[in-house]
Amino acid sequence: MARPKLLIAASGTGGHLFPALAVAKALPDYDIHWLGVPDRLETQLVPGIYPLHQVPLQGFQGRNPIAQLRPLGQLLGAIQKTRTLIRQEGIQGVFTTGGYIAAPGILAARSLGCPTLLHESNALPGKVTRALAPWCSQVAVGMAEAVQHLDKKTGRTIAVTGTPVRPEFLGPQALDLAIPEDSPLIVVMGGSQGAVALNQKVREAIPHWLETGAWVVHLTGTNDPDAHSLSHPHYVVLPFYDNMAGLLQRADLAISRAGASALTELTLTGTPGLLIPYPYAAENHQRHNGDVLVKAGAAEMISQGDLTGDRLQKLILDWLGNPTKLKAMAHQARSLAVPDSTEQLATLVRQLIPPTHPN
Ligand SMILES: CC(=O)N[C@H]1[C@@H](OP(=O)(O)OP(=O)(O)OC[C@H]2O[C@@H](n3ccc(=O)[nH]c3=O)[C@H](O)[C@@H]2O)O[C@H](CO)[C@@H](O)[C@@H]1O
Repeated sequence: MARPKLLIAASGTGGHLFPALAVAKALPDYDIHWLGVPDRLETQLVPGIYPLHQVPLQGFQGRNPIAQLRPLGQLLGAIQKTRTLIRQEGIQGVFTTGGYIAAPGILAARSLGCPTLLHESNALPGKVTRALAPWCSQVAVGMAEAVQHLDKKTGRTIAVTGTPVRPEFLGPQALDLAIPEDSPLIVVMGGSQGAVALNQKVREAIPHWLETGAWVVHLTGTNDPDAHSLSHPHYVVLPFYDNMAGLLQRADLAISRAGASALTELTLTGTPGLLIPYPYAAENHQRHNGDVLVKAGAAEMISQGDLTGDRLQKLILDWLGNPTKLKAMAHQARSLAVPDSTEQLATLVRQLIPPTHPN
Protein backbone atom coordinates (compact mmCIF):
# COMPACT_ATOMS: atom_id res chain seq x y z
CA MET A 1 0.00 0.00 0.00
CA ALA A 2 1.41 3.43 -0.95
CA ARG A 3 2.05 5.86 1.90
CA PRO A 4 -0.35 8.81 1.61
CA LYS A 5 1.29 12.24 1.49
CA LEU A 6 -0.02 14.89 3.86
CA LEU A 7 0.95 18.55 4.21
CA ILE A 8 0.50 20.04 7.69
CA ALA A 9 0.23 23.84 7.82
CA ALA A 10 0.87 24.94 11.42
CA SER A 11 3.02 27.80 12.58
CA GLY A 12 3.98 30.32 15.19
CA THR A 13 2.89 29.37 18.71
CA GLY A 14 2.68 26.28 20.87
CA GLY A 15 -1.09 26.66 20.64
CA HIS A 16 -0.90 25.95 16.89
CA LEU A 17 2.06 23.57 16.78
CA PHE A 18 1.51 21.11 19.66
CA PRO A 19 -1.95 19.98 18.44
CA ALA A 20 -0.62 19.57 14.88
CA LEU A 21 2.42 17.60 16.09
CA ALA A 22 0.17 15.32 18.14
CA VAL A 23 -1.97 14.50 15.09
CA ALA A 24 1.15 13.98 12.94
CA LYS A 25 2.49 11.48 15.49
CA ALA A 26 -0.79 9.55 15.30
CA LEU A 27 -0.28 9.10 11.53
CA PRO A 28 2.99 7.12 11.38
CA ASP A 29 1.96 5.52 8.10
CA TYR A 30 1.70 8.93 6.35
CA ASP A 31 4.51 10.85 4.62
CA ILE A 32 4.21 14.22 6.28
CA HIS A 33 5.56 17.54 5.02
CA TRP A 34 5.28 20.70 7.11
CA LEU A 35 4.42 24.23 5.95
CA GLY A 36 5.70 27.02 8.21
CA VAL A 37 7.21 30.49 8.34
CA PRO A 38 10.89 31.42 8.86
CA ASP A 39 11.99 32.30 12.41
CA ARG A 40 8.94 30.96 14.24
CA LEU A 41 8.63 28.14 16.79
CA GLU A 42 8.26 25.48 14.07
CA THR A 43 11.93 25.95 13.16
CA GLN A 44 12.75 24.53 16.64
CA LEU A 45 10.09 21.81 16.81
CA VAL A 46 9.74 20.36 13.30
CA PRO A 47 13.15 19.86 11.58
CA GLY A 48 14.60 16.41 12.17
CA ILE A 49 11.08 14.96 12.38
CA TYR A 50 9.37 16.23 9.20
CA PRO A 51 10.66 18.21 6.21
CA LEU A 52 9.85 21.86 6.92
CA HIS A 53 9.00 24.13 3.98
CA GLN A 54 9.02 27.82 4.84
CA VAL A 55 7.12 30.66 3.20
CA PRO A 56 7.51 34.29 4.36
CA LEU A 57 4.11 35.46 5.60
CA GLN A 58 2.76 38.15 7.88
CA GLY A 59 -0.72 39.16 8.95
CA PHE A 60 -2.89 41.92 7.51
CA GLN A 61 -2.87 44.72 10.07
CA GLY A 62 -4.58 48.13 10.17
CA ARG A 63 -6.87 49.54 7.52
CA ASN A 64 -4.41 51.42 5.34
CA PRO A 65 -4.69 49.77 1.88
CA ILE A 66 -1.08 50.65 0.99
CA ALA A 67 0.17 48.86 4.14
CA GLN A 68 -1.76 45.75 3.03
CA LEU A 69 0.14 45.43 -0.24
CA ARG A 70 3.16 43.72 1.30
CA PRO A 71 1.21 41.00 3.17
CA LEU A 72 -1.02 40.54 0.12
CA GLY A 73 2.03 40.06 -2.09
CA GLN A 74 3.48 37.60 0.43
CA LEU A 75 0.21 35.66 0.57
CA LEU A 76 0.04 35.34 -3.22
CA GLY A 77 3.70 34.24 -3.30
CA ALA A 78 3.04 31.72 -0.50
CA ILE A 79 0.03 30.25 -2.34
CA GLN A 80 2.15 29.85 -5.48
CA LYS A 81 5.00 28.19 -3.55
CA THR A 82 2.58 25.88 -1.78
CA ARG A 83 0.99 24.87 -5.08
CA THR A 84 4.44 24.01 -6.43
CA LEU A 85 5.22 22.02 -3.26
CA ILE A 86 1.94 20.08 -3.48
CA ARG A 87 2.58 19.21 -7.11
CA GLN A 88 6.28 18.36 -6.74
CA GLU A 89 5.86 16.19 -3.64
CA GLY A 90 2.60 14.59 -4.78
CA ILE A 91 0.79 15.85 -1.64
CA GLN A 92 -2.75 14.44 -1.43
CA GLY A 93 -4.28 16.67 1.22
CA VAL A 94 -3.73 19.38 3.83
CA PHE A 95 -4.34 19.51 7.59
CA THR A 96 -4.08 22.88 9.33
CA THR A 97 -4.60 24.25 12.84
CA GLY A 98 -5.49 27.72 11.57
CA GLY A 99 -3.69 31.07 11.78
CA TYR A 100 -2.08 32.86 8.81
CA ILE A 101 -0.28 29.78 7.53
CA ALA A 102 -3.66 28.11 6.98
CA ALA A 103 -4.42 30.52 4.13
CA PRO A 104 -1.79 29.36 1.60
CA GLY A 105 -2.31 25.75 2.74
CA ILE A 106 -6.07 25.79 2.17
CA LEU A 107 -6.13 27.97 -0.95
CA ALA A 108 -3.34 26.11 -2.73
CA ALA A 109 -4.92 22.73 -1.92
CA ARG A 110 -8.36 23.84 -2.97
CA SER A 111 -7.06 25.24 -6.28
CA LEU A 112 -5.54 21.83 -7.03
CA GLY A 113 -8.57 19.83 -5.89
CA CYS A 114 -6.91 18.37 -2.77
CA PRO A 115 -8.99 17.80 0.39
CA THR A 116 -8.36 19.98 3.43
CA LEU A 117 -9.07 19.53 7.15
CA LEU A 118 -9.08 22.66 9.32
CA HIS A 119 -9.00 22.45 13.12
CA GLU A 120 -9.81 25.55 15.19
CA SER A 121 -9.07 25.31 18.88
CA ASN A 122 -10.54 28.62 20.06
CA ALA A 123 -14.12 29.20 21.23
CA LEU A 124 -14.24 32.26 18.97
CA PRO A 125 -12.70 31.08 15.69
CA GLY A 126 -9.92 33.26 14.27
CA LYS A 127 -10.45 35.45 11.20
CA VAL A 128 -8.63 33.09 8.85
CA THR A 129 -10.79 30.19 10.02
CA ARG A 130 -14.00 32.18 9.55
CA ALA A 131 -12.94 33.32 6.08
CA LEU A 132 -11.63 30.00 4.79
CA ALA A 133 -13.81 27.40 6.53
CA PRO A 134 -16.23 27.32 3.56
CA TRP A 135 -13.32 26.26 1.31
CA CYS A 136 -12.37 23.27 3.46
CA SER A 137 -13.55 19.70 3.02
CA GLN A 138 -14.03 19.32 6.79
CA VAL A 139 -13.85 21.71 9.72
CA ALA A 140 -13.28 20.53 13.30
CA VAL A 141 -13.34 22.58 16.48
CA GLY A 142 -11.95 22.18 19.96
CA MET A 143 -14.92 23.67 21.77
CA ALA A 144 -18.62 23.30 20.93
CA GLU A 145 -19.05 27.08 21.41
CA ALA A 146 -17.17 27.63 18.12
CA VAL A 147 -19.74 25.77 16.01
CA GLN A 148 -22.24 28.67 15.92
CA HIS A 149 -19.62 30.83 14.19
CA LEU A 150 -18.92 28.32 11.43
CA ASP A 151 -21.81 26.01 10.61
CA LYS A 152 -23.88 28.53 8.64
CA LYS A 153 -20.81 29.65 6.69
CA THR A 154 -19.86 26.14 5.65
CA GLY A 155 -23.36 24.64 5.41
CA ARG A 156 -21.77 21.44 6.68
CA THR A 157 -21.55 19.61 9.98
CA ILE A 158 -18.67 20.83 12.09
CA ALA A 159 -16.93 18.07 14.03
CA VAL A 160 -16.41 18.83 17.72
CA THR A 161 -13.21 16.95 18.48
CA GLY A 162 -11.59 18.78 21.39
CA THR A 163 -8.00 19.92 20.89
CA PRO A 164 -5.09 17.46 20.66
CA VAL A 165 -2.35 17.68 23.26
CA ARG A 166 1.09 16.14 23.59
CA PRO A 167 0.64 12.39 24.25
CA GLU A 168 2.24 12.69 27.73
CA PHE A 169 -0.97 14.33 28.98
CA LEU A 170 -2.86 11.09 28.49
CA GLY A 171 -1.07 9.18 31.26
CA PRO A 172 0.54 9.90 34.64
CA GLN A 173 3.94 11.57 34.40
CA ALA A 174 6.65 11.87 37.04
CA LEU A 175 7.82 15.37 37.89
CA ASP A 176 11.58 15.91 37.58
CA LEU A 177 11.52 18.88 40.01
CA ALA A 178 12.37 18.25 43.68
CA ILE A 179 9.09 19.44 45.20
CA PRO A 180 7.95 17.67 48.40
CA GLU A 181 4.85 15.58 47.78
CA ASP A 182 2.74 17.10 50.54
CA SER A 183 3.45 20.79 49.77
CA PRO A 184 0.83 22.82 47.94
CA LEU A 185 2.04 23.67 44.43
CA ILE A 186 1.01 26.75 42.43
CA VAL A 187 1.95 26.90 38.75
CA VAL A 188 2.12 30.24 36.95
CA MET A 189 2.20 30.11 33.17
CA GLY A 190 1.79 32.44 30.22
CA GLY A 191 1.28 31.08 26.72
CA SER A 192 4.10 29.42 24.82
CA GLN A 193 5.81 32.83 24.66
CA GLY A 194 5.40 33.73 28.33
CA ALA A 195 3.52 36.74 29.71
CA VAL A 196 5.64 39.55 31.11
CA ALA A 197 2.73 41.71 32.36
CA LEU A 198 1.22 38.74 34.18
CA ASN A 199 4.62 37.83 35.66
CA GLN A 200 4.97 41.31 37.19
CA LYS A 201 1.64 41.13 39.01
CA VAL A 202 2.23 37.59 40.19
CA ARG A 203 5.66 38.43 41.62
CA GLU A 204 4.00 40.89 44.02
CA ALA A 205 1.90 38.06 45.45
CA ILE A 206 4.37 35.16 45.42
CA PRO A 207 6.23 35.97 48.70
CA HIS A 208 2.92 35.73 50.62
CA TRP A 209 2.21 32.27 49.20
CA LEU A 210 5.73 31.06 49.92
CA GLU A 211 5.37 32.17 53.56
CA THR A 212 2.56 29.63 54.00
CA GLY A 213 4.86 26.76 52.89
CA ALA A 214 3.49 26.55 49.33
CA TRP A 215 5.80 26.01 46.36
CA VAL A 216 5.55 28.04 43.16
CA VAL A 217 6.75 27.02 39.71
CA HIS A 218 6.80 30.12 37.52
CA LEU A 219 7.18 29.69 33.75
CA THR A 220 8.24 33.18 32.75
CA GLY A 221 8.91 32.88 29.02
CA THR A 222 12.24 34.05 27.60
CA ASN A 223 11.48 37.80 27.40
CA ASP A 224 11.09 38.77 31.05
CA PRO A 225 14.01 41.00 32.17
CA ASP A 226 12.96 40.59 35.85
CA ALA A 227 12.57 36.83 35.74
CA HIS A 228 15.22 36.32 38.42
CA SER A 229 14.42 39.28 40.65
CA LEU A 230 12.92 37.03 43.31
CA SER A 231 14.57 34.05 44.91
CA HIS A 232 13.41 31.55 47.52
CA PRO A 233 14.10 27.82 48.04
CA HIS A 234 10.44 27.01 47.24
CA TYR A 235 10.29 29.20 44.14
CA VAL A 236 11.27 27.56 40.84
CA VAL A 237 11.71 29.94 37.89
CA LEU A 238 12.01 28.50 34.39
CA PRO A 239 11.79 30.27 31.02
CA PHE A 240 10.07 27.26 29.44
CA TYR A 241 9.33 23.77 30.68
CA ASP A 242 8.63 20.71 28.53
CA ASN A 243 7.06 18.37 31.07
CA MET A 244 3.83 20.34 31.34
CA ALA A 245 1.86 17.14 31.81
CA GLY A 246 3.81 16.14 34.93
CA LEU A 247 3.73 19.68 36.28
CA LEU A 248 -0.01 20.28 35.85
CA GLN A 249 -0.88 16.80 37.14
CA ARG A 250 1.03 17.62 40.35
CA ALA A 251 -0.21 21.25 40.70
CA ASP A 252 -2.96 22.18 43.12
CA LEU A 253 -3.90 25.11 40.91
CA ALA A 254 -2.61 27.09 37.95
CA ILE A 255 -2.59 30.80 37.20
CA SER A 256 -2.67 30.97 33.44
CA ARG A 257 -3.39 32.87 30.26
CA ALA A 258 -6.44 31.48 28.44
CA GLY A 259 -4.94 30.12 25.23
CA ALA A 260 -6.85 27.11 23.90
CA SER A 261 -4.07 24.56 24.39
CA ALA A 262 -3.33 25.60 27.97
CA LEU A 263 -7.02 25.33 28.83
CA THR A 264 -7.33 21.96 27.14
CA GLU A 265 -4.40 20.75 29.22
CA LEU A 266 -6.01 22.00 32.45
CA THR A 267 -9.10 19.94 31.65
CA LEU A 268 -7.06 16.79 31.03
CA THR A 269 -5.04 17.15 34.23
CA GLY A 270 -8.05 18.34 36.26
CA THR A 271 -6.20 21.44 37.43
CA PRO A 272 -8.27 24.35 38.83
CA GLY A 273 -7.34 27.53 36.96
CA LEU A 274 -7.29 31.21 37.69
CA LEU A 275 -7.36 32.63 34.17
CA ILE A 276 -6.03 36.03 33.14
CA PRO A 277 -6.70 36.30 29.40
CA TYR A 278 -4.08 38.04 27.25
CA PRO A 279 -5.81 41.40 26.75
CA TYR A 280 -4.34 42.06 23.28
CA ALA A 281 -5.21 38.70 21.75
CA ALA A 282 -7.08 39.04 18.45
CA GLU A 283 -10.74 39.91 19.10
CA ASN A 284 -10.16 39.15 22.78
CA HIS A 285 -10.54 35.46 21.91
CA GLN A 286 -8.85 34.26 25.12
CA ARG A 287 -11.77 35.67 27.13
CA HIS A 288 -14.16 33.53 25.06
CA ASN A 289 -12.00 30.48 25.75
CA GLY A 290 -11.91 31.26 29.46
CA ASP A 291 -15.70 31.68 29.58
CA VAL A 292 -16.11 28.02 28.64
CA LEU A 293 -14.20 26.83 31.70
CA VAL A 294 -15.73 29.45 33.98
CA LYS A 295 -19.29 28.47 32.95
CA ALA A 296 -18.47 24.86 33.75
CA GLY A 297 -17.16 25.81 37.20
CA ALA A 298 -13.65 24.62 36.28
CA ALA A 299 -11.95 28.01 36.55
CA GLU A 300 -12.33 31.64 37.51
CA MET A 301 -11.25 34.57 35.37
CA ILE A 302 -9.95 38.07 36.12
CA SER A 303 -9.08 40.74 33.53
CA GLN A 304 -5.45 41.82 33.61
CA GLY A 305 -6.67 45.39 34.19
CA ASP A 306 -8.51 44.36 37.36
CA LEU A 307 -5.65 42.30 38.71
CA THR A 308 -3.58 43.70 41.56
CA GLY A 309 -0.89 41.87 43.48
CA ASP A 310 -2.96 42.25 46.63
CA ARG A 311 -6.16 40.84 45.13
CA LEU A 312 -4.28 37.94 43.58
CA GLN A 313 -2.45 37.15 46.79
CA LYS A 314 -5.67 36.99 48.83
CA LEU A 315 -7.62 35.05 46.23
CA ILE A 316 -5.05 32.28 45.93
CA LEU A 317 -4.59 32.04 49.72
CA ASP A 318 -8.37 31.67 49.95
CA TRP A 319 -8.30 28.85 47.35
CA LEU A 320 -5.45 27.04 49.12
CA GLY A 321 -7.45 27.17 52.34
CA ASN A 322 -10.50 25.67 50.64
CA PRO A 323 -9.70 22.13 49.42
CA THR A 324 -13.40 21.39 48.84
CA LYS A 325 -13.59 24.22 46.31
CA LEU A 326 -10.40 23.07 44.57
CA LYS A 327 -11.69 19.51 44.41
CA ALA A 328 -14.97 20.62 42.88
CA MET A 329 -13.17 22.76 40.28
CA ALA A 330 -10.84 19.87 39.43
CA HIS A 331 -13.87 17.62 38.93
CA GLN A 332 -15.56 20.15 36.65
CA ALA A 333 -12.34 20.62 34.66
CA ARG A 334 -12.09 16.86 34.06
CA SER A 335 -15.71 16.79 32.90
CA LEU A 336 -14.68 18.96 29.91
CA ALA A 337 -11.72 16.79 28.88
CA VAL A 338 -11.65 15.05 25.48
CA PRO A 339 -8.83 12.50 25.80
CA ASP A 340 -9.27 11.01 22.32
CA SER A 341 -9.08 14.31 20.41
CA THR A 342 -5.89 13.32 18.59
CA GLU A 343 -7.42 10.00 17.43
CA GLN A 344 -10.61 11.77 16.30
CA LEU A 345 -8.62 14.14 14.11
CA ALA A 346 -6.34 11.40 12.82
CA THR A 347 -9.48 9.49 11.82
CA LEU A 348 -10.79 12.53 9.94
CA VAL A 349 -7.45 12.77 8.09
CA ARG A 350 -7.68 9.06 7.21
CA GLN A 351 -11.23 9.53 5.90
CA LEU A 352 -10.25 12.52 3.74
CA ILE A 353 -6.92 11.17 2.54
CA PRO A 354 -7.17 7.39 2.67
CA PRO A 355 -4.15 5.20 2.01
CA THR A 356 -4.27 4.42 -1.71
CA HIS A 357 -4.09 0.85 -3.00
CA PRO A 358 -1.72 0.21 -5.90
CA ASN A 359 -3.61 -0.80 -9.07
C1 LIG B 1 -1.08 35.22 22.60
C2 LIG B 1 -1.99 34.41 21.71
O1 LIG B 1 -2.69 34.96 20.88
N1 LIG B 1 -1.93 33.08 21.91
C3 LIG B 1 -2.72 32.16 21.11
C4 LIG B 1 -1.84 31.01 20.58
O2 LIG B 1 -1.33 30.13 21.53
P1 LIG B 1 -0.25 30.14 22.69
O3 LIG B 1 0.85 29.25 22.33
O4 LIG B 1 0.08 31.53 23.08
O5 LIG B 1 -1.13 29.56 23.91
P2 LIG B 1 -1.77 28.16 24.22
O6 LIG B 1 -2.28 28.25 25.58
O7 LIG B 1 -2.76 27.74 23.19
O8 LIG B 1 -0.54 27.14 24.18
C5 LIG B 1 0.53 27.25 25.04
C6 LIG B 1 1.23 25.94 24.97
O9 LIG B 1 2.57 26.12 25.40
C7 LIG B 1 2.86 25.13 26.37
N2 LIG B 1 3.91 25.60 27.27
C8 LIG B 1 3.84 26.83 27.85
C9 LIG B 1 4.85 27.23 28.71
C10 LIG B 1 5.92 26.34 28.96
O10 LIG B 1 6.86 26.63 29.70
N3 LIG B 1 5.92 25.12 28.39
C11 LIG B 1 4.95 24.73 27.53
O11 LIG B 1 5.01 23.62 27.00
C12 LIG B 1 1.54 24.88 27.08
O12 LIG B 1 1.60 23.67 27.78
C13 LIG B 1 0.59 24.91 25.90
O13 LIG B 1 0.58 23.66 25.23
O14 LIG B 1 -2.69 30.14 19.79
C14 LIG B 1 -3.75 29.54 20.50
C15 LIG B 1 -4.48 28.62 19.52
O15 LIG B 1 -5.00 29.35 18.46
C16 LIG B 1 -4.67 30.62 21.09
O16 LIG B 1 -5.71 30.05 21.84
C17 LIG B 1 -3.85 31.57 21.95
O17 LIG B 1 -4.69 32.59 22.46
